[in-house]
Amino acid sequence: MSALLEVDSLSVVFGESRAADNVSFLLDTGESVALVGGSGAGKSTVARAIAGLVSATSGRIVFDGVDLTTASTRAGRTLRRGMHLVFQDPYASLPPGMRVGDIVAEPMVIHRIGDRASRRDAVSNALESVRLAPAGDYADRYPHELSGGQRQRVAFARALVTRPRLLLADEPTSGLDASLRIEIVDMMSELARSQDLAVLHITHDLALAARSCDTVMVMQDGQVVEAGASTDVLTTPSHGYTASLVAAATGTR
Ligand SMILES: Nc1ncnc2c1ncn2[C@@H]1O[C@H](COP(=O)(O)OP(=O)(O)OP(=O)(O)O)[C@@H](O)[C@H]1O
Repeated sequence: MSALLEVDSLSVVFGESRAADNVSFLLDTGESVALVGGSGAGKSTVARAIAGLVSATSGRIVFDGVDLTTASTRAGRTLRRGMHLVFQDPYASLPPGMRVGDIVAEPMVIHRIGDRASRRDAVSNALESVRLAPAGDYADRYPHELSGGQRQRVAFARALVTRPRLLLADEPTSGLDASLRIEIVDMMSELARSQDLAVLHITHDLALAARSCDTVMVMQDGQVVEAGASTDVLTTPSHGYTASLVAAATGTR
């Protein structure tokens, strides 16, 4: 059987810059893959191309058996309802004037999914799946009444409410302190298993990536320079750039 997501020789060129250069990987349901690298490596560009926010210059992005780079706009939009992007900044991504329950329900409203009662149930389930429980304690609050970690959990609940099959999480833990970062990535790997989700986790932090994901891909200058099982990449990096990330992550530099 083919993988849920197949990225095959994806390149994204902006003017003179090859932001993503011949990137290939597979991601299946229940799996978490991390895309790790420094600033400007091209990580967000890969996620944005999958989400349809930037166009692929060449290559294929096959989701659920359909190549999104050649599908019609309408078919692409429908298929992309099966994926959701969580951005890095929970302060900026949650509308401050809306209550948590309405924020989480919004994707269902936008896509005209369900009626009032089924949306309320879906919001409760989504909040409880990210351990904001009981949901009734959180649904009526405003974002400023929550901690940073709770706000990021709301962003995940919002992403999960339409039951996507693929979660693209772009630096979801930046701005959070170390213990909260660990809490959020542990929650992501748990969600991947319990909700039958495929997760692409984008991060600068190799140690965090290895903790949360089965597979790690290291990007530099638009290219994947190393990919493998997280423990192998951490213990026996084969590329010099990965070795420098490992040294930074383990404090051995
Ligand atoms: N819309 C755009 N137009 C022009 N250049 C862009 C655009 N988006 C990204 N780039 C360039 O593509 C390269 C890769 O950027 P990208 O944001 O994908 O990197 P990143 O690895 O996610 O970095 P960061 O960790 O800092 O977010 C950078 O040189 C960036 O300036």
